[in-house]
Amino acid sequence: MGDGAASDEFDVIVIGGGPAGENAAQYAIAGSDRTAALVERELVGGECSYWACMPSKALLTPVHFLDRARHLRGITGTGIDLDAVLARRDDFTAHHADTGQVAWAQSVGVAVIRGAGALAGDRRVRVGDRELIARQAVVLATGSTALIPDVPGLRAALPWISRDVTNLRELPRRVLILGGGVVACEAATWLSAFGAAVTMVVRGDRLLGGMEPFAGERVASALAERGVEIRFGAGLDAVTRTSPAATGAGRIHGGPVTATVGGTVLEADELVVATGRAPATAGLGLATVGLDDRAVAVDDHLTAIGVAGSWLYAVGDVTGRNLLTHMGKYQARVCGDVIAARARGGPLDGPRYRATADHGAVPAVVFSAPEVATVGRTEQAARTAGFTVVAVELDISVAGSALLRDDYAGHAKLVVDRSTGRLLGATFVGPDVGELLQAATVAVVGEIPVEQLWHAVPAYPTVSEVWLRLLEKLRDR
Ligand SMILES: Cc1cc2nc3c(=O)[nH]c(=O)nc-3n(C[C@H](O)[C@H](O)[C@H](O)COP(=O)(O)OP(=O)(O)OC[C@H]3O[C@@H](n4cnc5c(N)ncnc54)[C@H](O)[C@@H]3O)c2cc1C
Ligand SMILES: NC(=O)c1ccc[n+]([C@@H]2O[C@H](COP(=O)([O-])OP(=O)(O)OC[C@H]3O[C@@H](n4cnc5c(N)ncnc54)[C@H](O)[C@@H]3O)[C@@H](O)[C@H]2O)c1
Repeated sequence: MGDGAASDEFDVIVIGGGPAGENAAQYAIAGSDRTAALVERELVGGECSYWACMPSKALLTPVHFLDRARHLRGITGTGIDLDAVLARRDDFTAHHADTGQVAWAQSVGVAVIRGAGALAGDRRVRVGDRELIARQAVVLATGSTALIPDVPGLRAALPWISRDVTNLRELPRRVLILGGGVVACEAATWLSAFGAAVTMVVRGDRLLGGMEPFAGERVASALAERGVEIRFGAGLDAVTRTSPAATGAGRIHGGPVTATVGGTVLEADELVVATGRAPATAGLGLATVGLDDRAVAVDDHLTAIGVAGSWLYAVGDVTGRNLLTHMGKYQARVCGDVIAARARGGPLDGPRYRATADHGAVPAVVFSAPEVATVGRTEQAARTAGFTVVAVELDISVAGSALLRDDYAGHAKLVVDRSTGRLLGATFVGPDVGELLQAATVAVVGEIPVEQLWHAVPAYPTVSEVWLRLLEKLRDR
């Protein structure tokens, strides 16, 4: 317990110590003598640090490096040492110890309270047999949990979820992945690179639905080249498994799995369910403040809608807004600033008090090979939102990309509002394109007309030169 953790009264109580909760607590009391408690039932740092972003990216980085090395003439002798990769991954997850995160919380004046928190009415939080009182605000930051669809035999088969696949300890020889979203695409990338035979069962007709169609198409063909079999338009009808066993995260959970997929019977050594997330609201006491167990709806001040008195807030995955660490942390910064401003009795009329980027300016990177980097609206989403758009797209073929690797292949697209000339969205697919994204995000958030972007000259020879090619194409339209 940190200093003050024994107290039962705080100015701000945050339930859930993931990236969003940590930032909300820190920002809400920064530079003041207000007090904050962070209530965490598992590990301070949350899903992202131990089970999601960090381990998955630690598994993918060697895959990207190996790919590049294999396609850069002059480099020899490269391969994956799986044990070393897993050991490095474990270093990135601090071997599931949160000592460092707890020390950080205490260093910024936030008391850490262990246990499951639940609302117990207006400004009250129950943790075990303790009842805490929040003088000013309660922030819900409990994140989300993996969804397991209702398929006969599926739960009984103890399938892997994202926590298992990121905390891989035993590599299954044959893996079935249910889903075609971000978790499925990233996991298929590292599992196949490590040598597993992977089959993806995708109910739609493409991967990464919701993004520009070329993104999913390019990732699908790259996965197919790695030997991944993708069954589109396929559903999981039933599952059976020999001797399911709760062997622990990342270990094979029993004997072979038999899955019926659209009338075909497939056998695998493990089944990974990657079918989305549900807000972690079970047991959170939302009914005590008149809310149901769905995602906690918030306004742009991150204040819970439907609860009087502006004392209840929510940030991160539990809001169902944008299930990304950087967006949860962004909401948390806004939320913390709002709490601090309300404590001072100050106005909330500056841009820092509204999470406007949640609408139409969300950046995201899928760390598959190739990577997919997106911000803002797709062409389809922009049209649906009522914009008249002009869109340009082309293959990324510039001096910078040719230098990056011998087989560089990529594609880029800009979506522009025809009436204002402002960038509404951008999508890049290719090696390392995640690093191209911030320029597009700045242009979208800054509402910079593309005429003005013409004067943002990309350095030669970098992959950013693709901006020049895209702008040249826009001038012709
Ligand atoms: C495999 C995978 C990879 C991902 N990779 C990325 C990525 O590369 N980049 C990215 O931006 N996003 C990524 N995400 C999404 C990212 O993990 C989430 O958006 C992020 O973790 C949400 O942060 P959060 O603080 O809202 O919730 P969480 O990180 O889920 O933290 C919530 C915390 O609340 C605690 N908690 C829950 N209920 C209670 C309770 N009642 N009492 C006390 N404590 C409670 C939990 O134990 C947890 O520690 C990934 C997700 C997955 C599944
Ligand atoms: N690099 C990153 O930033 C990163 C990486 C991983 C996850 N995440 C975040 O985590 C969240 C969860 O990722 P995810 O991949 O689990 O969700 P997702 O929403 O991206 O994909 C879910 C997939 O499962 C399919 N599906 C849903 N229900 C199904 C059912 N009943 N049967 C068959 N298929 C079904 C969907 O069609 C879709 O293909 C995402 O919102 C994502 O933003 C981010």
